[in-house]
Amino acid sequence: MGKKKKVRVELRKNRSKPPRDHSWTKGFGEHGFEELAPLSDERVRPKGELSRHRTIIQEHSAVRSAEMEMPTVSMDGCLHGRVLRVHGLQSVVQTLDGAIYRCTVRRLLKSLVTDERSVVTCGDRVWFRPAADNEGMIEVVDPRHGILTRESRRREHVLVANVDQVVIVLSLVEPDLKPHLIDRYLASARQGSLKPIIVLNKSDLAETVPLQSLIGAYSQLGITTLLTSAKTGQGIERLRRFLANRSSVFSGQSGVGKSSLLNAIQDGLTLRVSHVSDVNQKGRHTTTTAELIPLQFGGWVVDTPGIRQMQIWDVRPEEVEGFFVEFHPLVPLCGFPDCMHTHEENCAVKKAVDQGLIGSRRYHSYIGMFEEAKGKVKHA
Ligand SMILES: Nc1nc2c(ncn2[C@@H]2O[C@H](COP(=O)(O)OP(=O)(O)OP(=O)(O)O)[C@@H](O)[C@H]2O)c(=O)[nH]1
Ligand SMILES: [Zn+2]
Repeated sequence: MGKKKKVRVELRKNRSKPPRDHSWTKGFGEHGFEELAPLSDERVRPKGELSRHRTIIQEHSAVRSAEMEMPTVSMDGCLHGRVLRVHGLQSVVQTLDGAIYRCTVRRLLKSLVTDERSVVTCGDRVWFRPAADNEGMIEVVDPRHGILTRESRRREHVLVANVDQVVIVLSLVEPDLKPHLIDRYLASARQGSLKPIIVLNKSDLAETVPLQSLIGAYSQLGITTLLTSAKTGQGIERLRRFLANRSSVFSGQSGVGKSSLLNAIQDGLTLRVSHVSDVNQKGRHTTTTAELIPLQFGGWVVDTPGIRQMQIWDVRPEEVEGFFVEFHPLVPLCGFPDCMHTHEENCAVKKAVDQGLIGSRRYHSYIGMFEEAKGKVKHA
């Protein structure tokens, strides 16, 4: 009897909700979040959409050219470059050979993108038509990958594009290490398709032996975890190696040592950062201007006070399991197809926690994030 009842409940549940798509629940690769398929959520900007600029402008201009005898966008004579920062209507673009151009954006390109604020953003790779006095006109924005976004007036504002990784900085003390924060940062990294690197700073101020299990747990998930001290230089050389030839953004609570680490990595970097803040203050207070800063040993770091904290975490409860990679192989084995791994019987995830196969600290992080997401849905 009991069994029959259960089956019926299950069927009803199945009818009311579409079956869950587990196809994106791919494992971590050697480098952590290697397989970063976009979440099946329309609020997470699908990757395809990022490449629309280029296609749209060319298709659109072809249509317009037929109707209005406008020429199609020709890339002849255009240069390729990377947007270092955007100030109002001007983008500062650097070409491969290091030349700097101040560019405006072609009007047609602007009119085709609904969120005009993100038509060109820091980190974009663009094709622009150079003019006299190192000025230029941006014609095409290349498809974007790894992005950092912020919600602004219910619209997604892309703060930085084409970053590969986020360096999640925590300190062992002052402020104290909060392990549950790591899992939130990791979730945000995954949302933005960024590879995470965990940096535990101020190793000179605390005993590090007790941290080995924490470091081991994240290493097992394929996430690089470094112990550093901006003061003694411990771990700085390793951090440099992870930053080399990649675009990285530093993230973490105030006071954990992000600026100090950046300064230890490369002399003069912090000076540059504070200079950028000065410019911002003179400009618009409301705009958070991110800047791409070249590293002497190759690669870039992005820094701006506005994006040092990871973006507001906004997910539906059923998406939270996706951030816990060690759950992925078990989720299809749960008794109910829409098991939330909280109170349900025959939950493969909970069983794995009982057997010590999944760390209970991670499981509690999951529950915390799940409950928070549920609370948000209720209050929405
Ligand atoms: N002992 C020790 N102190 C450090 C270390 N790293 C940073 N500090 C100190 O921690 C304080 C905060 O460092 P910052 O580099 O300003 O921290 P931040 O993360 O950039 O802070 P915000 O700019 O507020 O986001 C400073 O007094 C630093 O001297 C470290 O590895 N060891
Ligand atoms: Zn379950």
